Amino acid sequence: MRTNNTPTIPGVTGVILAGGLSSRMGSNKALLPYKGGRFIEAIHRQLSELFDEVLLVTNQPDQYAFLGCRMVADLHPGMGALAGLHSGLHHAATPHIFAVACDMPYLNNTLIRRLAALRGHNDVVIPQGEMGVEPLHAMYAKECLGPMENALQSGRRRIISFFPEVRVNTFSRSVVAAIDPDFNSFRNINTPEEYFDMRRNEPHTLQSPLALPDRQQRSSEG
Ligand SMILES: Nc1nc2c(ncn2[C@@H]2O[C@H](COP(=O)(O)OP(=O)(O)OP(=O)(O)O)[C@@H](O)[C@H]2O)c(=O)[nH]1
Repeated sequence: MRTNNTPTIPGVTGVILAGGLSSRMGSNKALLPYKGGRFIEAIHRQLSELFDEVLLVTNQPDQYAFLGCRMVADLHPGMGALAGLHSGLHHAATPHIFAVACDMPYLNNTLIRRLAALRGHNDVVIPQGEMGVEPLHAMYAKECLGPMENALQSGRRRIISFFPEVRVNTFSRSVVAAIDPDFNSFRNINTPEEYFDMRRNEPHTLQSPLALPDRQQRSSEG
């Protein structure tokens, strides 16, 4: 549900990828407690402030029913995040999507709006972080569907593998740094150590009571 009156970004669907295995975390990282709910709830809430529709790409919809958003499955199961992006783009009702991972709790609305402003003449608008480009925090146009499909059909799983076939606008590191100086937007939580570090450094984000999705969830957590 939206909590402010700032206009949404027209023609763009927010897409959250939640089809990974969370093997490094050892349990579904999208459901980790955060800000009185779950990681994925915080991400969903933030994208809902920016886009009229938020789409979840998952192969386990029963785990996310509490979010109340549209869910779609991978069209190329087992092919990783590129398959998640492809399915989100395929199912979106808008010409563009803005895609993020399910483990990035520090999204920055200003940065996302600045990326979206460049979508007009580009098929991909992607920011550069400290480690290079960030394909799981980027805008994609429907024009990417064919090249993504080709990549998946030929067994290429790296997201950037289709970039040579489309128009890519890279948002430079220095421009990103002016908006998000610590590059927190791209910080994700992959391991129990990273999660407990986060809890140690930000106890306030975990103080409010957990909004558990359902009874089954509660009993499975002991
Ligand atoms: N829809 C979909 N999303 C995926 C798939 N593989 C990874 N993702 C998502 O892509 C994002 C980044 O993936 P990773 O950080 O590697 O997540 P993961 O695969 O769950 O974690 P590890 O098993 O520890 O590598 C996360 O939001 C994942 O949920 C997939 O096959 N389909």
